[in-house]
Amino acid sequence: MPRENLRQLADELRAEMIDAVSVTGGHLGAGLGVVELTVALHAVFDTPHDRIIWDVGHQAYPHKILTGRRDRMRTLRQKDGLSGFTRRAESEYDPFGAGHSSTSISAGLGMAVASDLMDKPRNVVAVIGDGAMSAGMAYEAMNNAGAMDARLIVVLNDNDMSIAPPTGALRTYLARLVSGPVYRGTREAAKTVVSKLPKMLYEPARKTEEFARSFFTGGTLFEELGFYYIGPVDGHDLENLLPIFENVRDAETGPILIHLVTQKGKGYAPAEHSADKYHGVSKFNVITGAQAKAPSNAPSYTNVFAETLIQEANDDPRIVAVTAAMPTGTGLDKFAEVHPSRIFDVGIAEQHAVTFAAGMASEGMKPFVAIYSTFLQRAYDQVVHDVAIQHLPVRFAIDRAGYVGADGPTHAGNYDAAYLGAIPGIVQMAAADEAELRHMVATAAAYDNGPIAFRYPRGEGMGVDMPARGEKLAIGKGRIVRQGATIAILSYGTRLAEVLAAADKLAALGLNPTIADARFLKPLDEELIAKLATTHDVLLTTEEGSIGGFGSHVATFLASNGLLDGKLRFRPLMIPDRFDEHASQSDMYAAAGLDRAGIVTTALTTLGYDEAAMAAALGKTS
Ligand SMILES: Cc1ncc(C[n+]2csc(CCOP(=O)(O)OP(=O)(O)O)c2C)c(N)n1
Ligand SMILES: CC(=O)[C@@H](O)[C@H](O)COP(=O)(O)O
Ligand SMILES: [Mg+2]
Repeated sequence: MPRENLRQLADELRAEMIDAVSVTGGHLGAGLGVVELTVALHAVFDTPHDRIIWDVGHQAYPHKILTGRRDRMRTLRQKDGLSGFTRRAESEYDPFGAGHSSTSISAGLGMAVASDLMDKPRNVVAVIGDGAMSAGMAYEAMNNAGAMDARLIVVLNDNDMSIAPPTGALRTYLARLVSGPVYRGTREAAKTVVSKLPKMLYEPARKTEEFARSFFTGGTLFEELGFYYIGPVDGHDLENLLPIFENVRDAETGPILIHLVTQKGKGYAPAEHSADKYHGVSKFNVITGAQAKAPSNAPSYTNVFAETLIQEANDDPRIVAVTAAMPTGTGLDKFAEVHPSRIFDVGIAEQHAVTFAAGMASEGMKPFVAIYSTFLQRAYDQVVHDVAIQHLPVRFAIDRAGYVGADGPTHAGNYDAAYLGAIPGIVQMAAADEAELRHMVATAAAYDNGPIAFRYPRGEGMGVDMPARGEKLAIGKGRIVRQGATIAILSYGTRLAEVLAAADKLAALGLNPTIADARFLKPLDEELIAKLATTHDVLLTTEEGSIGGFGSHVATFLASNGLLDGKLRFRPLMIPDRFDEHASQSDMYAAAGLDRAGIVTTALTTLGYDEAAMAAALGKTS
């Protein structure tokens, strides 16, 4: 496409993306900030032979539109629709999947080395944001790339935003670069970057004085890691982007880092003027930018957590809160308003967040690490090695537990019960509703005898009556919610609402199930479980977790204590051992057999009903 048309293409691409996301919701701000970058990359590089890797992948909507998926953009993040991130299975233009941040340089280096070893010359470009650049994994990759002198191009997309404003010394460093002479200078200064590039890149001794002089913009951090540093350059200026990418494309050099300065939300006023730059949006009115608000009949679990932690912190100065770049998502932005000196946003650095909290706990503080289940996966060794072995009282407020819906398999919070449950000495709780969550925050605040974790899902509560303050729960004790006979259903987490609805259905069939809320995975309420097992014919467990979680622990207890040797029929209901594609949370639980219909079916099947008997029985009650 002639260069003069690329500007028009960028304008049309931006408009198309705004229109599509206004219909679907999703990540908007990041994609708006990389429209020109996306156009320039695809104009200069021979994709898909040349690889472009988008870090996190939430900014890849323009990339998707340009690579044959424009007609499907309005299926974004919906059942059977496009993923909200890059997916190998979705397109040959997506060489690597994403969703979690800071993986692009590692993956890109792997592709560059493979390309060399397989004698398949190609360019590999990793596009990584300033937020994602705050994660240790990015430095592990650059450290390795620099030493290998690999043929890798890293584009640092610096918009001075993470989800919230970025934190840490890197932000200050990048800001200094951007306020330096090259970027703040005249266009001539920018042209210097372009005109001298060929010589600099072909100069065998790249540390020549000339290079240092003409490009000494302070990119020292990256240069010392073995990268050519180019920039900072206006990431919306196609006139400069195109020749820079062409020069870099054709240069035979070691790893290169191109520092682009962009604006998150660029080109859409409501996003540009919003504090979060419309990072994640629901459906919205394109004209006004007003986002659709789903009618809420109950507070969100996140807000209940934040409000309760503020209550507890008001009474206990030792309580502090830690987030890994997710202050709004975890509700800690509200905590920060009340206790600004006791909140720590460490950037996208989950490993550091956990061991930082462990350090505070070792000195007598009460740290709450508020973190999505899926992102806690990044810090598993820190939980084992720095917290549990030392038995330090770190509190883990695990948000987005279970299916998260539109973000799909990369963000599923399905595994924390299993991966924490394997670690000795950690108390694990799951809230059945928002009132229980308030009690669990209070329980965690009071518990100083080692690590304690409580999990709760994305979304709104059940609309139950809320206690003014949380009460300390007896550690390791569950509760009977409905006394019956024959069938017992032991629920861990918010499936309890579906279990109670299933109980009503079973009661209409003349069955009178006992329902219990386990509250604790560790320590299990062994007395309660043994009682249910010895006084009922059927015992089911339900949970928002995978194999290895609550049901597996109950099965182990039952089997180890001979409670499966007699007449008891035990069935653990859990998230199936597979990756589930994005859909609505309710659709995903229904497909997993964890909604009321699935629970009823399992109960009747376990009682011996065949399909005909079940249809007859259920037919009578419908
Ligand atoms: C390991 C991990 N932690 C947290 C997140 C949540 N998250 C998604 S995007 C984002 C901010 C990314 O900032 P940046 O890389 O600068 O991209 P931008 O949105 O500014 O384009 C965060 C923290 C994540 N995806 N992965
Ligand atoms: C891209 C990313 O990882 C985050 O933006 C995540 O999608 C936020 O999830 P919630 O919408 O559940 O806060
Ligand atoms: Mg950013």
